[in-house]
Amino acid sequence: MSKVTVVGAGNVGATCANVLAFNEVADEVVMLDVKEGVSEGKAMDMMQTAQLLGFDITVVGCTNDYEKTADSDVVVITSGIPRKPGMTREELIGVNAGIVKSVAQSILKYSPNAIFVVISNPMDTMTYLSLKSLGLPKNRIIGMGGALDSSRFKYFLSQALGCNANEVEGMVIGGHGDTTMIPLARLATYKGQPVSALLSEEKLDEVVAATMVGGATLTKLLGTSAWYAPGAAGAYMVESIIHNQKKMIPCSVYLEGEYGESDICIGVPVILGKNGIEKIVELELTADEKAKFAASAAAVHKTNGALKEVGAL
Ligand SMILES: NC(=O)c1ccc[n+]([C@@H]2O[C@H](COP(=O)([O-])OP(=O)(O)OC[C@H]3O[C@@H](n4cnc5c(N)ncnc54)[C@H](O)[C@@H]3O)[C@@H](O)[C@H]2O)c1
Ligand SMILES: O=C(O)C[C@H](O)C(=O)O
Repeated sequence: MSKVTVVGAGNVGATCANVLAFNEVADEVVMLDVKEGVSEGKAMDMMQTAQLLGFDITVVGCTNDYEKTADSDVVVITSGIPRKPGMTREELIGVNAGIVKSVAQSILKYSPNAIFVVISNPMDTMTYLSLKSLGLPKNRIIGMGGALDSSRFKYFLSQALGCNANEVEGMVIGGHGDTTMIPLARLATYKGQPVSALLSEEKLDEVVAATMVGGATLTKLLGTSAWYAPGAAGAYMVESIIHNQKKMIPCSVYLEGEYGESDICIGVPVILGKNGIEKIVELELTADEKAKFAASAAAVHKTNGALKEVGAL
């Protein structure tokens, strides 16, 4: 029996639960929210698609009842407020730090062995806060950003190349922020061919820029932040953990010297399997990429510093 809990049954959490159910990733998916009845209603709605979509797992909803989350293998944290157009993710720290910390602590009481996937923003800092406040080994606290940003990168590359996004490879590392993420254009390929040989430098720069502000662009269009790809990206990570797929996915993880950084959670490629982070993969970066990574890490450190100011650490 495998069990996954998703905390926060809003746009991202409900989408994540829905993808987990549709793909039958776990035997049971629990959604928990503070809003009375919302998780229960969404769970019932999803269960009424089971016959139509042909899945055979159980989705349960509950209002703040942590007992129902007991013995989860993986817990996805999406609780918190999303940004509005014109805001940065970092501006959410004051509200979201308190929510994420209390949710993570309540979850741990009932699921002492769970692996945590943190989605709430500012995600790198919320991942760091979860790690520091729970005191768990670093392989069990994983932030979702790179899976989404890399999928957006592949989407924009496929648009520029006029090809199928499934045939493009590419990865985004660094912080999950409008100015901190680093799409690794040098390593991106289309069917094994470097995209740098297929697109002009100018076009490639445009793709990189569009990827970096991908979340802000959608927030402007939607009036709140995106959810389909974020929810699917969370489910993609959970699947690699629950099914021990050992996929290489850029995730926000605690570094202790890797990439020249310490005491920080930031996006780097990792192997995700049944133990959570099975391995941190150290890419050979160019001097320019190293400089961008160092600048990204400095910005994330600065946001982490605000955790003290808001009384979360
Ligand atoms: N890391 C990423 O790539 C990524 C992508 C998209 C969104 N996000 C972030 O995810 C978060 C959720 O976004 P959303 O669009 O789903 O927002 P939303 O408002 O649709 O949903 C958030 C839900 O959290 C619930 N909630 C609030 N406090 C809670 C608590 N203490 N316990 C349980 N539930 C609680 C709310 O009731 C709400 O239903 C935001 O912080 C957003 O910025 C991150
Ligand atoms: O853009 C946001 O604020 C939400 C999320 O981080 C995203 O990238 O979609």
